[in-house]
Amino acid sequence: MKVDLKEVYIVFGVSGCGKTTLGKELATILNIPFYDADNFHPDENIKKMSDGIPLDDNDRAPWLQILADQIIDWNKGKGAVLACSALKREYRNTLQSVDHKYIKWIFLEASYDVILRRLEARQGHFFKQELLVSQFDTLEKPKQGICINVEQSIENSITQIKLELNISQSELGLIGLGVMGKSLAKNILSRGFSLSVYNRQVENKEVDIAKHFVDEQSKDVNVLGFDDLSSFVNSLEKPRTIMIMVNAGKPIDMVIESILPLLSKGDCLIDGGNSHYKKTLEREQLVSRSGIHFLGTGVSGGEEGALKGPSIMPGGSKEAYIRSGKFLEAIAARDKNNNSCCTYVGPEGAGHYVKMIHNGIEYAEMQLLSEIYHFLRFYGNKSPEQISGIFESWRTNKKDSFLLEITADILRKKEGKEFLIDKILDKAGQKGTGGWSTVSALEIGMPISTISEAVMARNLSGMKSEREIASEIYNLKPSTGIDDEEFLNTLEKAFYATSIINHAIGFDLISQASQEYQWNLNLSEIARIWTNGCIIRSDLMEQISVLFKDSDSISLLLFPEIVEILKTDITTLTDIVSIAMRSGYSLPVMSAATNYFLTYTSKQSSANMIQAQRDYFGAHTYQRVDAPLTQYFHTNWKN
Ligand SMILES: NC(=O)C1=CN([C@@H]2O[C@H](COP(=O)(O)OP(=O)(O)OC[C@H]3O[C@@H](n4cnc5c(N)ncnc54)[C@H](OP(=O)(O)O)[C@@H]3O)[C@@H](O)[C@H]2O)C=CC1
Ligand SMILES: O=C(CO)[C@H](O)[C@H](O)COP(=O)(O)O
Repeated sequence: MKVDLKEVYIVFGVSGCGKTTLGKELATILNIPFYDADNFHPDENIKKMSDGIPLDDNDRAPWLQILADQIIDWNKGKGAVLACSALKREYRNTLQSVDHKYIKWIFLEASYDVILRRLEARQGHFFKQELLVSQFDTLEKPKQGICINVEQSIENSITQIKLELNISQSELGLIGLGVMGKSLAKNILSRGFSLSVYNRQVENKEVDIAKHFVDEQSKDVNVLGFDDLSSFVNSLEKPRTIMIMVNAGKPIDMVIESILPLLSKGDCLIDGGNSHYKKTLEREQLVSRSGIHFLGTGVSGGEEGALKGPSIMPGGSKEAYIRSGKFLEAIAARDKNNNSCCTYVGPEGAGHYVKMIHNGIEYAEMQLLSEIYHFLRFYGNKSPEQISGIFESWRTNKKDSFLLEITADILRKKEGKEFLIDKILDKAGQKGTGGWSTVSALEIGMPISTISEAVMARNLSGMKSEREIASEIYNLKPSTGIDDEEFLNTLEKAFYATSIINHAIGFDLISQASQEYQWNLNLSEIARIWTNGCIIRSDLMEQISVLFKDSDSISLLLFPEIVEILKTDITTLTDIVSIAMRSGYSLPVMSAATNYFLTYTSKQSSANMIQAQRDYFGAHTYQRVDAPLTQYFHTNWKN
């Protein structure tokens, strides 16, 4: 059987030259074991040394032979880094026990004075100079191998070793091996990139995560694992590209703070978490002061998407994207024309903004499906399995979406004889992006009724114990009703109408933010990168990306193709909402969509009364329908 032979690196030089420190660092970066030659002395030598008797060459011979045998084993195993003084040529000849090409000699060179100063400083007292003199007397400087001047930093020494030995460095680094990080790392490796991964160590809880990850990967991938940030950084090709997949908020700031001093000008950090777009701008400004690029990047697709190809929304400087975007484009999902579902979104926090609205749309789509499930379950008296069947039929009716697919799946899942959905507490969690979308809409004065209503529905669901008390007190009895084919057709159309309105709301907000922040966002491209890989991928998204290609200066609701659908189907939505309300069921997102649409399409709204009221109590003035809009009026309402 052919054995895959590995290199053994021997770091040598006089006492105090830094063999152990440099050797350990090199071993960490190469992800191979480190050995200290002093740990291989035979018992007789150990005894002599502990009795203070110096070793002679006769004593050293068996020790060097033990090391030579070890080197043969390491060469056949994982390779190794050995720190050994190896001062004489003769000693080195003994250690050369395998083919020359597998032993890399790294000599640490220093003057007598430098080592003396180091040893004195290390020991905190005067060092026995005779010992050092004898080391320098014995030393026969090598004629071959690498020579490292120990007065330079460890980082520079490592760089020199890598360059001279042609040790390849990873093309990409990834920090954070949680749910998303692990899957993205596997994705990156599956595309043939070399990768270094880092995960923090949390004592007694999270240890050796990166090393375990490396051990779990197949041998043919090029991956190195680190729990030391500096070694991780040193293992990367310059200029470095580092993707950070840690929790949004404090953790990302902590990572940036600790990595920044280790980076060099021109390196690029990619924050792939769900960070707030305003914080992204601040972080970009902070790191750019050190000449570091920053890409605030939305990643969508959950664990599976990250593994197989997510939708990726990078924002930041164009220069940063030109440097590092190629990695993101390579690992992203593909659209139906085989183009990457990753595109440069825009400057500053534009990438994270777009991801935030993606999640806002996601919140409303999830709530929409949840309220329809609930309505069918209790008003329609249907089993989860029957509802799953209904959703499956909608999927084949050009209304397919990832969320519809997984909802149909969820409804079939059983635990024993019971449906798992019935066992899940009706209290929704959230990490913030839906709420942030709502805040952004408020800040720029946009209506995002479906999205904010979905956030409120989650908030209301969280008031579980109060809801239980209120339900006892009011004791309302929601009724059951008909669920014939016509009803189900109506519900399907109402579902689709709501989904269209929700998407229109989301894209309108993106469009408005683009103007507000001068980001020049391309709605068609955004829709295109959402056609695959992400959580809101759907048949509708495919259609939206085509529609916005013609024009993205009008709302989705004004495209003739959409008008044709909603003109007829809006009545299905109003019917369903009114049936539900009359029967005692809430449909937060469907009713928000109805209200939005009816207001959006009405020439005459109720806001004339609001203006009159404002003027009445606060002299806020109003404009008139029969006067130029530049004129404002105030009335003394009491007389
Ligand atoms: N899960 C999902 O479906 C999606 C998540 N996202 C976003 O991606 C990011 C990561 O999410 P996910 O992988 O799910 O999260 P996980 O909780 O699974 O993983 C978080 C990772 O961050 C690390 N971490 C946490 N705090 C720190 C810190 N202070 N310093 C260094 N590392 C830290 C964790 O390390 P340790 O293991 O030591 O705790 C872990 O590796 C988040 O911003 C999330 O919102 C985006 C799209 C989808
Ligand atoms: O970004 C995501 C999907 O696109 C994440 O799964 C996110 O966690 C979802 O948001 P929340 O946890 O608030 O429901």
